[in-house]
Amino acid sequence: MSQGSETPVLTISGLRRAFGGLVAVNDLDFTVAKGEIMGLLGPNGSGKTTALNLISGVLRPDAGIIRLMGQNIAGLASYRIARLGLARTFQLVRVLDGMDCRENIKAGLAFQRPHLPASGAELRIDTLLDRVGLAGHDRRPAADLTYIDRKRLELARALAAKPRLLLLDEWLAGLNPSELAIGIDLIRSLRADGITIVLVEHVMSAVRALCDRCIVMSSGRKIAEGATVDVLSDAAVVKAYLGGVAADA
Ligand SMILES: Nc1ncnc2c1ncn2[C@@H]1O[C@H](COP(=O)(O)OP(=O)(O)OP(=O)(O)O)[C@@H](O)[C@H]1O
Repeated sequence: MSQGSETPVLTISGLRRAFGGLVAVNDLDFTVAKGEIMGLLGPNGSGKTTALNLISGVLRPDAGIIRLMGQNIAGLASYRIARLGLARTFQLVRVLDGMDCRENIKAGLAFQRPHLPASGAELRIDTLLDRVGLAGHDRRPAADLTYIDRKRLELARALAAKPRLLLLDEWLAGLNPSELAIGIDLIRSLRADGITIVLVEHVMSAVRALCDRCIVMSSGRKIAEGATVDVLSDAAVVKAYLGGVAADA
């Protein structure tokens, strides 16, 4: 999927963030090319979510460069990063419970530039609801949705901003096998639409099915990087990430 000399969608270099004495992300480097799906893997507490929080502006880095389409966004406020074309979902799903599905997606549209006229916005909300499998649920309060539908809504809201880079934090966790298959197809279709994706994921079948390349973190550091099939069979990865158990969960 790499596009040769084209500017990477995301370039991370020397990224660092500590919490007191704990270095959660330590000198992290990687790039993501346009159209790639990159897996960010590692055991619990290895720094994956912190890395996503740094990239999306939820946290400020202590050091390092984060380039989005060539522009350094390290330390920018998250709403500014969103306007530059980055959207994300959260490990603990964040939807606006007091609003219905339509209103939730409308909130995401606020980050799109230029703004859509009202009629265009309503049409786009319908398209997004359909895209994530929530057609017909537009007036349902977010608080009444099932777990998977809350995830779908959060994704629709992220897509509303027409992101060029989408960060998914365990979006496929907790799905049953048929929901997982639908989720994998949906993520693939986003890539087909030209969205570059970084996903933090523990569901290995999904990582295998989706990711062109993977980075593996352990204790804040990158311990492996490469094609998914190579990374998942790397002895250091199997030891650090899976405690010596074969990576076929
Ligand atoms: N706000 C915070 N304050 C203090 N420590 C934090 C904070 N956020 C994360 N940490 C610590 O930083 C380390 C990395 O956490 P992080 O959530 O990034 O790991 P992770 O790889 O995403 O884990 P998981 O797979 O369990 O989500 C952990 O030791 C965690 O306890």
